[in-house]
Amino acid sequence: MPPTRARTSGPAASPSRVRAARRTLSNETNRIGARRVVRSGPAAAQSACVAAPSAHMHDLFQLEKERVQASQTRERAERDQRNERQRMIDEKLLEARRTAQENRPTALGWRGYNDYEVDLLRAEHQRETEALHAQLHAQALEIDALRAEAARHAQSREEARVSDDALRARVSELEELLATTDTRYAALASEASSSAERVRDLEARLADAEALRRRLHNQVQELRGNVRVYARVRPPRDDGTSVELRYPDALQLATQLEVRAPTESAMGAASVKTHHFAFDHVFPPSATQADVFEHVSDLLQSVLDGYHTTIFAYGQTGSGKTHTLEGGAQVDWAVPSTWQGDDVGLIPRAMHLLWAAAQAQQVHGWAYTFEAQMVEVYLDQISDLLGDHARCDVVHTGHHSHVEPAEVVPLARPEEVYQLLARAKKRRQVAATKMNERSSRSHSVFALRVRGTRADGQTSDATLHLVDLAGSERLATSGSAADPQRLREAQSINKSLSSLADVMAALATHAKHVPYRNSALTWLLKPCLSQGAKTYVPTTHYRLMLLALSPLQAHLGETLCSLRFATQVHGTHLGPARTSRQRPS
Ligand SMILES: Nc1ncnc2c1ncn2[C@@H]1O[C@H](COP(=O)(O)OP(=O)(O)OP(=O)(O)O)[C@@H](O)[C@H]1O
Repeated sequence: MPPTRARTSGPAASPSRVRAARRTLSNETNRIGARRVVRSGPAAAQSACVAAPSAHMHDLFQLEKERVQASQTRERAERDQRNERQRMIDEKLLEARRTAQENRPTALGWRGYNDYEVDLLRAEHQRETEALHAQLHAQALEIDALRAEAARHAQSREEARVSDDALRARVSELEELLATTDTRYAALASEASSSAERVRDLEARLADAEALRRRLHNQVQELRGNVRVYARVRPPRDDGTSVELRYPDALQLATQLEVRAPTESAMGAASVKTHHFAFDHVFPPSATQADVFEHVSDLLQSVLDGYHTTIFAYGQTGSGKTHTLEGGAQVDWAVPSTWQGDDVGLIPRAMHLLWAAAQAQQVHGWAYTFEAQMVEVYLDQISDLLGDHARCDVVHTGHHSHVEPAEVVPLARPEEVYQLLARAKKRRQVAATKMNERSSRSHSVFALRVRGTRADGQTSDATLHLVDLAGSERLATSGSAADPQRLREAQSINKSLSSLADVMAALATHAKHVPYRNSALTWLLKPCLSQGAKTYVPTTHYRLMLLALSPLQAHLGETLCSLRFATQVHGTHLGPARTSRQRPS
């Protein structure tokens, strides 16, 4: 029995161990039996099955022994294989070392090359790294800039919001204001409509008043006589004794002048005779340029109203005609700084006055243009003082006279008249005489044509003539007789002045024939002198003679002649004044 055998075959074993040994044994038996059958065939197998138990055990040991041996053999073979593999690996290792030893120089070369490559790669890597850093830095900056921009935008948005709020507030304020304004506007509109009514009424009254003013102005001029005479005595100079001149009504009307002149009776007795003269105004030597202008300015206003106005300066050489008309010794038209002084005469003052009056008339709807001509009459020949035309002719058209082809200069500003005076002065024939070293040897005529138009179709067209007559003189005292040229000049001047006197006399006596053609001067001044002649449309002509007088004893004879001529002129009545203003038909 297997359990007994187990107990007897060795030290006492645990039941579990016995069961395991039996199983092992059974398995081994089956295995060995199977081998034997395979090795010995069916007969051997049969005998094995029937073998005794001891033999069997022996076989088992034998089998076990074989098995162990086989296993050892197997392990040995495996060990050998391993050793063989180890040996082969060692050989290969040896071989590889040998090869590596042989290839060492090449490897070293490769290593150098590789190091070089590595360096290149490192450098490139470095560059790339730096480029990336730079890019990174740039992007960082860009980000910063964008952030700043975003911050700015945010701030602007905030500001815009604030300003938007303010604007909204302002809009609502304005809306309120608009509403108030609308209400006020409605009130004002109704007020305006009643005001417009009042304005129309006032305008009508103003127009009536303006017409009345003109009518009255004209009547005043009429009452004063349409050939007015102002006498002006210039201050005495150091170079001679003065005649005794008296001004009896100087503090009242200032119209009288008395000349106390020594005389001899038929019996040879010396005495002093007082000559009395009366004119529209007498200016003593103390009178200034402004005083004279003040008395002339009302006539000048008439030019804008369409009244032709002529101012003659008459008197002997050196008596102050040019001084009164253009200006005194302080004034030099080539030097602008002298243009504004007190010494400035009538022509520039008249230009400024008319200009200002024309501006003032704009409220009545008038617009005026100014153009000037300046000519001289020298040796009975008319020549241009503003251009190069030495020989000019007078052309009478309607109630105007033109000198052709003398230059006509439009004036855009009153100051432009200074340049004209400077131009004219250069051209004037000036020669030295004993009496006045600046004595002018020709008559000069400054003509300012003033044309006005009004929106309603009214027009006005009048000319202001300012005539500086050459000085009358006695041939014996002036020294002209010794010089043929001077003699011709003096004769021509005296002839033209006596022609002027003849024309005045003919007009005063209403003579049928008025000798205008006797001299170029009277022919030129015909429209200024004549009144109501059949060949003319009668228009207003205001004439003023400025009689310049020298107070010197040496000039007494000339002074008395001039005073008598002026008296004759003063008595001349040339008929009523009429305006050239035309109303639209
Ligand atoms: N009222 C005055 N006050 C001061 N000086 C005057 C006055 N009148 C004339 N004179 C001076 O007398 C001089 C002669 O005057 P002006 O040249 O005006 O005379 P005139 O009459 O024009 O002479 P002519 O006929 O020869 O041209 C000038 O030096 C001028 O300045």
